[in-house]
Amino acid sequence: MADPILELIGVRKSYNQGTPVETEVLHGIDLAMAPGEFCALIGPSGSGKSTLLNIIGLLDRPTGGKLLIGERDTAALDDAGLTALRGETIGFVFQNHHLITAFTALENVMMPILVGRGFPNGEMAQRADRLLEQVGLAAWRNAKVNNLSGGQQQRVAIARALARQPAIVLADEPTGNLDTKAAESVFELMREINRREGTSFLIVTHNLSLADRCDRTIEVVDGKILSDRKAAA
Ligand SMILES: Nc1ncnc2c1ncn2[C@@H]1O[C@H](COP(=O)(O)OP(=O)(O)OP(=O)(O)O)[C@@H](O)[C@H]1O
Repeated sequence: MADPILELIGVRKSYNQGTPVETEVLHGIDLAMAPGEFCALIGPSGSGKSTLLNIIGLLDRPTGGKLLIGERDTAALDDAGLTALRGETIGFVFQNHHLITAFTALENVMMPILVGRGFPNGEMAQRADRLLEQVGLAAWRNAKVNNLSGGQQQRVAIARALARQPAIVLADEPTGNLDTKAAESVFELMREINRREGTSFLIVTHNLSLADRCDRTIEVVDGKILSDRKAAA
């Protein structure tokens, strides 16, 4: 494998650590992802997929084991360091898009660019416009997000996730609330971005036919990786 973009070594997660009712939900996860991989994360409800995604996304810390992003051991970082690393390397897409519905599509996509301060002022709107074009929503740039369809809202969320050129996009059931046609088109959009830009994706899904079309399918059951299969080339 090329140098991994992320690596988990024996990652564990307990809730209420140190209390009489401590529950461990991840029991030692070993996982590495290479640049450009397009992976599905599947498993029954409650198996630990979202917990794992939150740890990889630096939204939550493991209670055991190691998480490396690139070659950096994230345990050495304080909260500000984690926030900075998250902003530079990771984009998120959630089932319920988490967009600011009173803002326009363009404003939503510009948000992480503004927070990141990585682009000169004049280039921010240009970059956001380019991203909206990429997701097929150029004509909707000034539309308020709550006037868009569910599929269009997920496209805005994908554009927003890409705003700071992340190495990886973590998507938690991005097609879960969409009808079959919109789900297909959102999935194809992520695939296309992966192929064109080389952005890695890790997609939590209950849709096994979509998972079958990923390069790799990681199955989590009861807080452990039960199987990790690559698609035939
Ligand atoms: N903040 C928390 N405190 C205590 N337990 C939690 C917390 N978050 C999750 N859990 C527990 O951890 C386990 C794994 O939950 P998680 O949401 O990661 O599963 P999942 O595979 O994503 O499920 P789903 O497919 O339903 O979204 C569950 O038993 C859940 O109740």
